[in-house]
Parts: sequence; C-alpha cells; structure tokens
Amino acid sequence: MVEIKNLVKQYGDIKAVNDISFTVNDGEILGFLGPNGAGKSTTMNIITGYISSTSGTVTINDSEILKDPKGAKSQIGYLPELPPLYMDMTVRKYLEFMFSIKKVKLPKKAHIDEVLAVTKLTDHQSRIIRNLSKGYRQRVGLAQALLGNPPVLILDEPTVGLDPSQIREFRSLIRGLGKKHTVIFSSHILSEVSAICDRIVVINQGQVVADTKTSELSKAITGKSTLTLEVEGTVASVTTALKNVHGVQKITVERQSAENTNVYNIEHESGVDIRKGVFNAMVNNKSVILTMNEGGMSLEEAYLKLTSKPVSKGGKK
Ligand SMILES: Nc1ncnc2c1ncn2[C@@H]1O[C@H](COP(=O)(O)OP(=O)(O)OP(=O)(O)O)[C@@H](O)[C@H]1O
Repeated sequence: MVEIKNLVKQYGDIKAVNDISFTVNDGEILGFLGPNGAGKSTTMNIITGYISSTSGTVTINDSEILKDPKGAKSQIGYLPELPPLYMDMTVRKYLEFMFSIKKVKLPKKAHIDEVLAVTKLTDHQSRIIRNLSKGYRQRVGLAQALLGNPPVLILDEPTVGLDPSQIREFRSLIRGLGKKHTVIFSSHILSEVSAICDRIVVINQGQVVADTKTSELSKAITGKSTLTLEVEGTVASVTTALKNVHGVQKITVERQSAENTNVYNIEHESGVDIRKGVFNAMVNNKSVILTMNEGGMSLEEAYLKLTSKPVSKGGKK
C-alpha cells in the first residue's frame, strides 16, 4: 500500500504541491491526472524519494520514504518522464548495468530474460538503445523499472511522445503489469487514464480536486445522479410520462435534436436505477427512445470543469 499524507512542496513562493493526501491499495492501478503544471511530476518525484518534500509523509508498505529511504525505495520501480537511458549500450547491457546499480539479488540471467519477455523486448535485446524508436526506448525504461520485481510501479506520463499504436501497446503492457504490481500512472490525458485505471486522483494547482472510481467521476463532481435521454414525442407527453417514474426528481429539456425529438436531462435519486422505469414509461407512451446514457456530464466535461476552476484559498500563488 502507498500512503501519501499532507504532502507539501514549496519552491520559493510557489507551492507546487499543496497538502496532497491519497492512498493506493495493493494491486490497484491508480491514475494520477492533472493539467500541465498541476504538480504531478513533483509528487511522483517525492513518492520515489528523488526529491524531498517540504512537509508531509509518503509510506510504502510500512517504510516511510524519509525515515527508511532504502526500505521504501527497494519496493518501488520508477519510470520517470525522461528515463535515464545510456544510448550507446545495447538493451541487454543496459539492463545488466542497472541490475548491478540496483544491487538486485535475483538470478541475473533468468531475471533479465523475464523482464525482457514481459516488456516484449526479447527480440531487441542486442540493439543499441540510440537506434530504437521512442516506443521501444520507453519499454526499455519500463524494463529497468521492473528490475528486482518491485511491488510498486510509478510511471510518470509514460506515453508522452508515443504514436497511437505505440500508446495502445504500452497501455496493454501496463494493464498486464497491474495484475502483479500496484501501479501509479500519471497523465494529463483523461481518456488515457480512464482506459487503464479503475480509480483516479485528479490534481489541479497542487491540490487534490477528486479522488474517485473512474466510473463515478462525473457524479462525484456534480453531486447528482443523472440520466440523459433522447426520445421521440412531444415535450409535454414525454415529460408527463417521465414524472411518474419512481426516483425521478427533475426533468430538463437540454435541446431539440430533430423534429419531434428532444434530449432530456433527468436528475434522479442517488442509488435508484431509473432506466427500466424510463423504458417502460416511454413504451406505454409510444415514444421511441433513441439514446439513454447514465451520468449527465461526460467524463471529459467533468474533468474540464474540475481543472478549470480556481483552487480555493491556500492554493499555488
Ligand atoms: N525545480 C523547480 N523549481 C521551481 N518551480 C518548479 C520546479 N519544479 C516544478 N516547479 C513548478 O511547480 C509546478 C508543478 O510542476 P510539475 O512539473 O510537478 O507539474 P506537472 O503536473 O508534472 O506538469 P507537466 O504535465 O507539465 O509535467 C509548476 O508550476 C512548475 O513550474
């Protein structure tokens, strides 16, 4: 488990990280999301012990990073935004070199073979790193993070600069790694995080603005349960029929999408699934449903809303 408590990092009069707390459970893939300059890299660098915090604590499976840096660091594999690769080495030589630097205690050949296989680099182990594409270099960075089989992996914006097919491959690698490791994965791209992670922590201007299951992000922001419905029929008859559905609280016509067809936003009681009731009401009303989606606000809209508003007092100066 990774526990981050009241983390603060001050650079002069800039608070890059301003009282951040969150926990990552064993076996979880946590997305750490925020716009450029939000404080992601600073937080990651503190978690991995690269830089120290101004105040607050980071604990990795009972080892606190400042009190027991050796114990904490031995449990972390880190892929920084720019992995420290030695361009003139072959992939295998580089991993052997990092193996000795990290003083890994596992059988060398077998372990490096395993790491090469997991990162799909076996066929490229004799190539000079300089000649590899960005996607392959990133895999080499991931391979060095995996040396020693650390239980926790910290990946700082690992897909930046990769092309779409490299991104897809890298994502599937991370998903696979999540089965054996606890992963913290930072990104400023929402779709990336929602594709891989079950839970996300959103930061903005050095503060946590959401800590929630990906599927509940929209609800966490609006505080409301909503259903969007596109249906044929007059507004009057559809609204009357919807009003009688158990759990429905408020109906708003969002827009007209075609002739005699409107999009409605339906607020409903939290925890009540109104979809069947809405379906039956529309069938009885002879109104054809064209689309029905839970969560009135899209994930993208919710994220923009979260990260565009100014952070309350105590935020970055
Ligand atoms: N060494 C430093 N000295 C002064 N200010 C810094 C330093 N490192 C970071 N900052 C500032 O702290 C804030 C957070 O930066 P950080 O790099 O952690 O953000 P980020 O979320 O990782 O952004 P990006 O996605 O652009 O990498 C920014 O305003 C940045 O300018």
